[in-house]
Amino acid sequence: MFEHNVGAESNPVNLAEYARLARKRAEPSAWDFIAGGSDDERTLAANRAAFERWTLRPRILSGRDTVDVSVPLFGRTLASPLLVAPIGYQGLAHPAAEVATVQGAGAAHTAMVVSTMSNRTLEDLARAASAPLWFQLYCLKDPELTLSLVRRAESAGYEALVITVDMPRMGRRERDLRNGFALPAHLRPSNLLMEASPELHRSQQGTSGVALHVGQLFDAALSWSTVERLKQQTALPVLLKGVLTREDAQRAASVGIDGIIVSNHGGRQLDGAPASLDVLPEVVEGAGGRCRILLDGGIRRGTDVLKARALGADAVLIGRPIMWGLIARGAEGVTDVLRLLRAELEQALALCGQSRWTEIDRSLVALAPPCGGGWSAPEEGL
Ligand SMILES: Cc1cc2nc3c(=O)[nH]c(=O)nc-3n(C[C@H](O)[C@H](O)[C@H](O)COP(=O)(O)O)c2cc1C
Ligand SMILES: CCCCCCC(=O)C(=O)O
Repeated sequence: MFEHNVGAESNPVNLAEYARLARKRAEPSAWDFIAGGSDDERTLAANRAAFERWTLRPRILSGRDTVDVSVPLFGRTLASPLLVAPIGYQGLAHPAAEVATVQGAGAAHTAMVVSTMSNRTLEDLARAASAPLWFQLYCLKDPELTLSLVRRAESAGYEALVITVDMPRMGRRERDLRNGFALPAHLRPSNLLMEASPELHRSQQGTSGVALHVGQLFDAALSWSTVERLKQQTALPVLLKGVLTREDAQRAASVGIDGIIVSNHGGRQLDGAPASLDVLPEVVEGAGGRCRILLDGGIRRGTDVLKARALGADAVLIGRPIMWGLIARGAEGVTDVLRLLRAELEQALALCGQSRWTEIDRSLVALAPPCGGGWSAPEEGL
């Protein structure tokens, strides 16, 4: 394993170094909440392992000396195929919470998906934004409350609605159970105007306050009919986050869903679910060109982004590394993580003899034994 830790304290040069720095600075139970997965964390590990199984097939003497990673998506051109994934409760990572992330993403010209469970209101975040924002929706037991979130996101200028469909209930996150993890009293789910439930803030070993809150609040009977109704109720492009099979991709496309995010929630929900990269080709096939396809889970290097593109992703979302940047350095850290990843992507694209993100195809990758090295921060629980 290649260790490249020099300078990590002062000036991280890659995401693994950000992970190490963040781990040192974070409050331990908050770190476990962010880093952890469910059960045995097999799916969490599988997300990384899947990228290591692919190699790149560089073409030589291309004669190209420019790179263009912009990507047209839902009526606008994004500066890069990187988006900030929805992450709840970012107040655990930094006092400025999602405001810092929005500012950091804006400085890197990167679109961000704001979670229903943000610690700042979606309106405050829209005011702080200088890059496109999408809104991630958790469907709640109360359909009126759910719809009111959609209306607020529309009024505030959010450009797409991402409905997360893989959490009708919360995965068993054993780190949180061990820690008796609960949301600190000063942090609130700010988009929900009602009083937060006391359980969310009650720390008790063997329980997770966050999981109890999900049980009280989320629609455990979430179904296609809810998604279809929401699609009819909004003019925003609608994406489903958490699709992992050909069959569900087919169905999503047939009911007019605009985009699919191939995701296992960063290994935090069903342990034993496949790595998102492994099922990307079948989801692409199921969608049959009718939906745009995005992917998240385990992206830590520019070359990972390229592999996802070669296997059919139009764009990718970055989860935990954004939190590492936020913990380590606030808004500047978020910007730096996104700049590092984009610089790696552009470098890899050029070294593969390619110049445009949109022109990359399946011929760029081959299944092969890992070419050595590998992700250098597995001990961070990622
Ligand atoms: C601390 C944390 C909170 C998350 N909160 C949300 C959320 O509120 N909504 C959502 O759809 N996904 C949420 N996710 C899942 C991410 O959006 C994303 O699917 C996952 O982190 C991607 O994997 P990666 O962390 O390996 O990049 C969360 C993930 C983490 C680590
Ligand atoms: C009470 C809501 C908890 C949602 C937490 C955010 C999330 O999705 C996660 O994976 O954690």
